[in-house]
Amino acid sequence: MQQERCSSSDRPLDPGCLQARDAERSADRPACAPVDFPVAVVLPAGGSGERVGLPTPKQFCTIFNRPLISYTIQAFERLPWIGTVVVVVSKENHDLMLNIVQKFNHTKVNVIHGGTTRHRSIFNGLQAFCSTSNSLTPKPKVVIIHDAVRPFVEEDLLLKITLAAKEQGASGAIRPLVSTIIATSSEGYLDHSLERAKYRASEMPQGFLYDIIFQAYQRCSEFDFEFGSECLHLALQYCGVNAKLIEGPPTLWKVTYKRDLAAAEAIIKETLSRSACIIAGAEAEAAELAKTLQKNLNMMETDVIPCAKESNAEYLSKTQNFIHLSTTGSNFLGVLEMVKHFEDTDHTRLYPVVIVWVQLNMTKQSVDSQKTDELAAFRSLASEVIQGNVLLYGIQIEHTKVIFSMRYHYMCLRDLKNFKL
Ligand SMILES: Nc1ccn([C@@H]2O[C@H](COP(=O)(O)OP(=O)(O)OP(=O)(O)O)[C@@H](O)[C@H]2O)c(=O)n1
Ligand SMILES: O=P(O)(O)OC[C@@H](O)[C@@H](O)[C@@H](O)CO
Repeated sequence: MQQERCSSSDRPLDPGCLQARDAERSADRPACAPVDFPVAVVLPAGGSGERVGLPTPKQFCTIFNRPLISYTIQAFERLPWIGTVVVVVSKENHDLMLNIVQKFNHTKVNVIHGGTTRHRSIFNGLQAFCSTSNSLTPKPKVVIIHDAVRPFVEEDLLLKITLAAKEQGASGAIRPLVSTIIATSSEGYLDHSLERAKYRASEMPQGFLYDIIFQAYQRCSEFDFEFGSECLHLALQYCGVNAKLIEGPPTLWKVTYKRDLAAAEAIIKETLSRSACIIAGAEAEAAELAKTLQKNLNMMETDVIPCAKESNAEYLSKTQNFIHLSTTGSNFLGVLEMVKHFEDTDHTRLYPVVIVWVQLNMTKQSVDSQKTDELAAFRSLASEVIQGNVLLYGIQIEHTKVIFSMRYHYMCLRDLKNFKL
């Protein structure tokens, strides 16, 4: 079977950073100005997330077994021009954060303690670059400040924010207002409303020349620390620097309420399900089924890449979803080879891998009892690989009709009952 090249648009876009799409855009537009100066990040994550109403602070709530903050960190870590990411957490969450850093191999992260308010946490984060004793966090030219609970941030916007901060001293992402802003009287009546078209919602990321925002925090009042919520205001008020405002995409929103966690999960799931790789052996039946699958899956707007060899590392790195087709008599050695590849390449560290093994039984006889031991072996493999974040499903296709082999399907599903993929 002719292998088709994987284009970057086939690649599952890592949630929080539409990197591949940006790469494609930048491929056909003049290369954006290089970031030839040090850039660091401060992620305030020291809050308790009361408005979500869960015992776990929202930044540590998991989506597909991975804390929300890990998606945000990765959206920055994956960019080569980003240096240190200072994550600011409360003292009681320090060890939890260190475990997340270790489990998800966040190599650029430096964890420090936050304060009682967001501004205090951000200032603590900025001070991490000053302590001469800590060479791990050299002082940057530009610092990006971004709420840890805003996991969807694209490289395109980060570049614009960073370059604008370098030129203007400060920059911030904005979004159109959805509701009109009104002022209330002390008796709780309408005092006046603002002309919505003249106003924008201030979002994150925001960028600053490090010296500007550090100086602003050194000069700001206790009232700012206690009740303020806008870093751009501090730069203007205390350093006379007027931030450049840059409109960002709708995905910039902050996870604030429980519904926002569900929305974030839906976006991550949709992004992860956007592509799949079909691996069909040389048999004609398998190749035929691959073609049918490709036609149908494409109708679901899923990019499908037919591959000839399950050991083709180039394809195995391009998606998280695999359909492995094999005919009667063949065992699932090919699946074992894929699982070993994923273990060796740490491919499941950040996102689960889904493998659907489809066995075509082309003989006229239905599956005989000897298959029972194969089913048992498959089931124990499914139970084993789930520990490594690989979700294994099996489907049997008998002769001319496609039926789910409930035993395969049931056994795998039973072992994967905790997953929502
Ligand atoms: N003392 C604080 C308070 C908030 N934050 C962080 O600032 C970001 C935006 O704040 P917000 O959405 O208000 O988070 P919480 O304060 O946790 O939410 P809530 O007000 O519902 O408790 C979050 O990443 C939060 O962890 C922080 O670092 N330190
Ligand atoms: O006020 P909260 O702590 O909920 O969230 C902080 C937001 O206000 C802030 O992220 C943006 O408005 C940009 O400053």
